Amino acid sequence: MSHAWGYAASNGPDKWADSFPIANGPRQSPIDIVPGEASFDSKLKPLVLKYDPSTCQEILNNGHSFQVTFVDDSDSSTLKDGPISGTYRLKQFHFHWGASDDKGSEHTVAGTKYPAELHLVHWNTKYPSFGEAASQPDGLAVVGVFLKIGAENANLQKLIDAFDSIKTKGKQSSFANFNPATLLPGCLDYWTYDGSLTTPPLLESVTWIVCKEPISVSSAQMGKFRSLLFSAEGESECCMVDNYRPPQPLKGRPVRASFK
Ligand SMILES: CCc1cc2c(cc1OS(N)(=O)=O)CC[C@@H]1[C@@H]2CC[C@]2(C)[C@@H](O)CC[C@@H]12
Ligand SMILES: [Zn+2]
Repeated sequence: MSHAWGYAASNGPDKWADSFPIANGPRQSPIDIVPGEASFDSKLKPLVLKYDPSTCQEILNNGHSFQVTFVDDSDSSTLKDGPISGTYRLKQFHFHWGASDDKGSEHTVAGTKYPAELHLVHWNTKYPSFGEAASQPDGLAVVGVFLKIGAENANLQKLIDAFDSIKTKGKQSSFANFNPATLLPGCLDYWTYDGSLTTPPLLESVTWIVCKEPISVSSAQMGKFRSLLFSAEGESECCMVDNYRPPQPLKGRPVRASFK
């Protein structure tokens, strides 16, 4: 790819295979989740998420999304049980969203797109670091949460209130004492399957854990997401919208459900 990857026609998902051939690999993400084809697995445990707000560090615009990063030098904020074994540490969370409320999620449910999707990213502490874990087949576990248009979400508003300081690519600001647990739905029923990063380098190192129940976001709040920019300060402005990869072929992978 002659220029950096992105989401435009010239460098978007249909072009990623040019520089990242794994884009056509056997365990790519996201996927369309078809509830009737998922198999209930009674051996799947409930998710155990333990988040310490004091590990929240900063919020930044990385040019593809905005992300909130956490101090991950101890087991203060972790994911355990569910479909995984061992302890995975929270590293960051970020979102994907559309240019309008009718699209934006990466995973879809029986073809239904949500306006946005939250990814809570955790790495397996059997490996020495996040970067090392990201190259291992059991290295990462991402909890996906759908956003559905409804009531204003006061917890998302805390993120939105920081957007003025991270409008353009590369901007970051300190962001303290945010509890990511406030972004989880009340019910933690989930689907799980083996997949990949949904952006280049598309590494096939992610155990995906997608929550069945969405959280709410207001249409006005989604409008604020769309006020962020892909572009850096001084560049011609390009609104940060449609930063989602469409569903990829399942290629025979099982999708399991933690619920009947
Ligand atoms: C799973 C969340 C995640 C991690 C990473 C990316 C993208 C990610 O979002 S997603 N949507 O969950 O797949 C793209 C950059 C990747 C990073 C994992 C770690 C790296 C591969 C670094 O080693 C170098 C580039 C990094
Ligand atoms: Zn993501």
